[in-house]
Formats: sequence, structure tokens, C-alpha cells
Amino acid sequence: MTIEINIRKHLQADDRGFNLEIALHTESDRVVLYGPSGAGKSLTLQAIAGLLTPDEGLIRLKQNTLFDSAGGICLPPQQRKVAYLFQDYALFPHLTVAQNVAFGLRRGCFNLRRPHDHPVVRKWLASFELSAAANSYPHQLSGGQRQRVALARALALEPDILLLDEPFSALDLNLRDRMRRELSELQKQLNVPMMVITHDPADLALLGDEIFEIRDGMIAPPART
Ligand SMILES: Nc1ncnc2c1ncn2[C@@H]1O[C@H](COP(=O)(O)OP(=O)(O)OP(=O)(O)O)[C@@H](O)[C@H]1O
Repeated sequence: MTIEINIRKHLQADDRGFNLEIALHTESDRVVLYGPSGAGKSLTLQAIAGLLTPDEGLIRLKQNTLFDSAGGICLPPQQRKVAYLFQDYALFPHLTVAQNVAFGLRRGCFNLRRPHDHPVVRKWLASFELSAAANSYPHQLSGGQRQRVALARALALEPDILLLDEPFSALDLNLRDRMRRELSELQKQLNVPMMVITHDPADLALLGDEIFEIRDGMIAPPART
């Protein structure tokens, strides 16, 4: 899928300023962003998701313009068809697994009291082997299960792209390895484009068909060999 980003944003916190100046273009469905802490990786995903408004520039996904300062376009997050998974998965603690998955689908008379009635919820619970845990709450789940709930909730909305901010950082080594392979297979099966932030070289190797390094708010030039 075509992703085109060319944005600038200045952030100021007390006496510290940060300039984000990201320009990237890719046709890949498996993109990895990596780089040191504080480089601007999360801000880049937030800009794509519509959670951060650049001062100027352009963001295009497929044929859709999500942001274009010159044309006065800034789609709100809910119109972007972008799923953004935070580092801590951000599940709703007071909702069950099924209700979490159903959350974004609420429309018309469908309500969260009977999430199983929704075929999309049933489908995603089954494909992530979560049917047996449908009535559990997030604190009753393992780290891997919590991550699968977050993925199921994101994918239920059939997004154009999945943005993952350090998806495995909260998992122990064994589970991290397994979830990395699961995510890789899932991406291939569903054909959903994804952009992943990571610090882990193993993620680069498995999930990154195209890899961008971000340093000091900018895409670093490719290393020479
Ligand atoms: N709301 C804000 N106001 C001011 N500065 C901010 C704000 N949000 C982030 N920053 C600064 O922008 C820089 C980039 O932050 P960002 O979260 O994108 O880093 P990152 O590359 O994702 O780091 P990490 O790998 O540690 O998550 C940091 O120096 C941070 O302090």
C-alpha cells in the first residue's frame, strides 16, 4: 500500500523544544520504524492516526488524503480507517473481552450488553482463540491474550492500516517470540498493511520489509555498507 508522509511539527515543553520533520514514501505492507528513545517514532504514528496535528505537510494512505495543510484537510481519527495499538494495549478494564472487541462496532440498536450477538465479534474471538475467554476481564488474562484482544478489537474495524507501537515490549522473551511470529502470519493472511515501532532487532528481521530509522525527529539516511 502507498504511504506518503511529509510533515513538520514543532513541540514545546517548558524550555525544551522538539522538531519533527518526517518525510517517507513506501509501497510496502510491512514497515518498521526504529531508532533511539525520544526520536519521534510515536509522534509519527500519532500523526498518521490523527492524534497529533502537524503544523504543515501531507499524509496520504492508499488514495486517501488524511492530512493536507495546503488543501485545508485534516480528517478526524474516526474517519481515517487507521487502527493504532498503544504500548500497553489500552484495553477497557471494566469491559469483558467480547465487549472490548465489540467496542468500535456499536451502532444503532447493537449494544455492549450482548456482544456475542454480533457476527463480527464472534468471528474475531474465534480466530484469535478467545471464545472461551469472552466473558473474562482484561486483568484475568495473560499478556499474550491481552495483546490478542487488542489486535482483535483493532482488526474488527477493518482498518486500512494497523499501527503498532512497540507491540511486544510488555511480554516476556518466549511469548514475545511467539507473538512476533503470530503477528507476521496474521499480516500475511489478512493482507492488512502494518507499521510497527520497535527497538528489537528480531522484529526488524521478521516484520520489516521496509525499515526506516528515525533520529532526532527525522528519517536517517540509509546506512552505507
Ligand atoms: N506533547 C509533547 N510536548 C512536547 N514535547 C513532546 C510531546 N510529546 C513528545 N514530545 C517530545 O518529542 C520527542 C519524541 O517523542 P516520541 O514519543 O515520538 O519518541 P519515541 O521515538 O517514540 O521514543 P520511545 O522509543 O522512547 O517511545 C521526545 O523528545 C518527547 O519528549
